[in-house]
Amino acid sequence: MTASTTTSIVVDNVSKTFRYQAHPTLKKVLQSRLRGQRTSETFKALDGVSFEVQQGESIGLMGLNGSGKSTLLKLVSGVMRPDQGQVLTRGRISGLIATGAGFHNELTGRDNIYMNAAMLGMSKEETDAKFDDIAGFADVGRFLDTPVGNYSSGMFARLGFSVAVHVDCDIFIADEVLAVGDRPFKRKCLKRMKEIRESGITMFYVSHSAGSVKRMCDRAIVLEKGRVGFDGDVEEAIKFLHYDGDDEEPDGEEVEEDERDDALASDI
Ligand SMILES: Nc1ncnc2c1ncn2[C@@H]1O[C@H](COP(=O)(O)OP(=O)(O)OP(=O)(O)O)[C@@H](O)[C@H]1O
Repeated sequence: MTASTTTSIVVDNVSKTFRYQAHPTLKKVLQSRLRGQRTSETFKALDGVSFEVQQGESIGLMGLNGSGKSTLLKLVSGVMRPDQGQVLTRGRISGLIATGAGFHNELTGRDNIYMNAAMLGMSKEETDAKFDDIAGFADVGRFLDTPVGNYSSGMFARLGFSVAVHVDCDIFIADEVLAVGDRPFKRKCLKRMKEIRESGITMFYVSHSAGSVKRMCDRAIVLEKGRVGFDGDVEEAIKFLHYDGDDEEPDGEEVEEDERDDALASDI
């Protein structure tokens, strides 16, 4: 692969294998060991994945549950290494990989903002300067000085997302940001992500919502059992996934959720 000066992310023939314990109990593990049998099995979560992203592109990462999306984001963000292949990124990466990742339950929201910002590469001075904006965006009110162990899952997400969107970055990664958070906060997140996209930052966005990927992204990559099943036009990706027809939806609830996201996305 040849990376030019405008290349933001290179994923070159990347694979990631996880190891599972084959037996549920220690007794069975020991019995298998004594018999010389295998006590663990392996599972390939990513298998020979390759693609390039140019600076400023907004990529929707789609695929069924367990297809490898979060694993791929972890490799791109550097929190995990591939077993095979390489991942190259240009510039500072920010984003929300998993809600509450890197948060310390016993520390207050205020302290966690500083801790999380530092993990994303922000200096104390930078965080001081942006603190009011971060706290304002998270809008957790008087809970700011409460240990985050007492937060609801939505409040956790607000704090993490708020820090992530205030980091000056070149690549922004968002995994299921709309899964938690109430409607006003989702709207605020989508609006902020639209600003991030328009400012020329590369965006990597995982979502099951066809509506928000359509509005947020100019290209989509679909993972299928750890491999790239489709890479290209968003509408085509949605057709590839059969997310385009109501009659394909498994039940009414899912359609409603998608329609809500569509309505939210069209609000911004
Ligand atoms: N740390 C881990 N150890 C073992 N297996 C893992 C680990 N992380 C992920 N997996 C497995 O790898 C596969 C891909 O998981 P991943 O979370 O990347 O999928 P996903 O596409 O993000 O799914 P979802 O849409 O449900 O969030 C799954 O079968 C999962 O069980």
